[in-house]
Amino acid sequence: MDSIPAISVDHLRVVRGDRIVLPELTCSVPPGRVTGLLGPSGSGKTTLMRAVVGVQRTSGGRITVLGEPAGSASLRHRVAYMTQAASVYKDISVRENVTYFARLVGAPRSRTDEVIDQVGLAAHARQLTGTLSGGQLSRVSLACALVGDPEMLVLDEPTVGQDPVLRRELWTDFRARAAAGTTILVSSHVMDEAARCDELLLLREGRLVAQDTPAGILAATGCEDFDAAFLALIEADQTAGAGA
Ligand SMILES: Nc1ncnc2c1ncn2[C@@H]1O[C@H](COP(=O)(O)OP(=O)(O)OP(=O)(O)O)[C@@H](O)[C@H]1O
Repeated sequence: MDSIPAISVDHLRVVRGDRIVLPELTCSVPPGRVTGLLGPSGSGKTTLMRAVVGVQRTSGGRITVLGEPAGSASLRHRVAYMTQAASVYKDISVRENVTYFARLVGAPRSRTDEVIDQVGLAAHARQLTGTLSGGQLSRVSLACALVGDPEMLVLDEPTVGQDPVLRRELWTDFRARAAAGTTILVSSHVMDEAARCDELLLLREGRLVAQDTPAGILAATGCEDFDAAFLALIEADQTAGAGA
């Protein structure tokens, strides 16, 4: 990688409860690219994202984000985080939620309707957020993350529960943002989304199993699709672990 990473994770250790979730993770995320974070359920994707945005207590190692230690106050407006559970107010309208977040990050009011439109909720702008469907609710969260046009987007399964047309539109938007210089770290369980990333990080049990381009992953495994490629990588890692 010839540019300075947007995210550098160096020997990161995270313990949650009595579980060592990330034993000693080292990886990096390039700037202005879409990096997909993949791995079996419970492999530590959300934990890593939480550490990147500075809301996860860590017990070793270091994370640098846009040149600053993760969680620095100076990163607050530069990095937006969309969690899996929609973190929006249910008792106000969609537009009021997005306007509130716009105000927090100093975004112009005009951006509110633009991002509501981008996430496909224009027809629901005045609807009470608590009456939306699950997929619509998570799009409100996404709109709140997008409204400040941050330098970095950390998105935890942003397309879960969305229909194929919307997923395609959201990915077109992510690609356009990356082309304009935004760094995107996005987790997903949908394997066809892996192909839309520039770079992939595959985790298993809190360890990095592979980091490569989508084409590199397919070439390395000799597989034709990502489902098969990831299964092959996970199984090879499991076998290597069992033999160690
Ligand atoms: N508060 C907690 N206390 C103890 N263990 C936790 C806590 N939160 C998460 N864990 C454990 O940490 C591990 C990693 O969880 P994490 O949510 O990071 O996984 P994930 O890869 O994002 O999973 P998924 O794909 O299902 O969202 C899991 O084994 C989970 O049970």
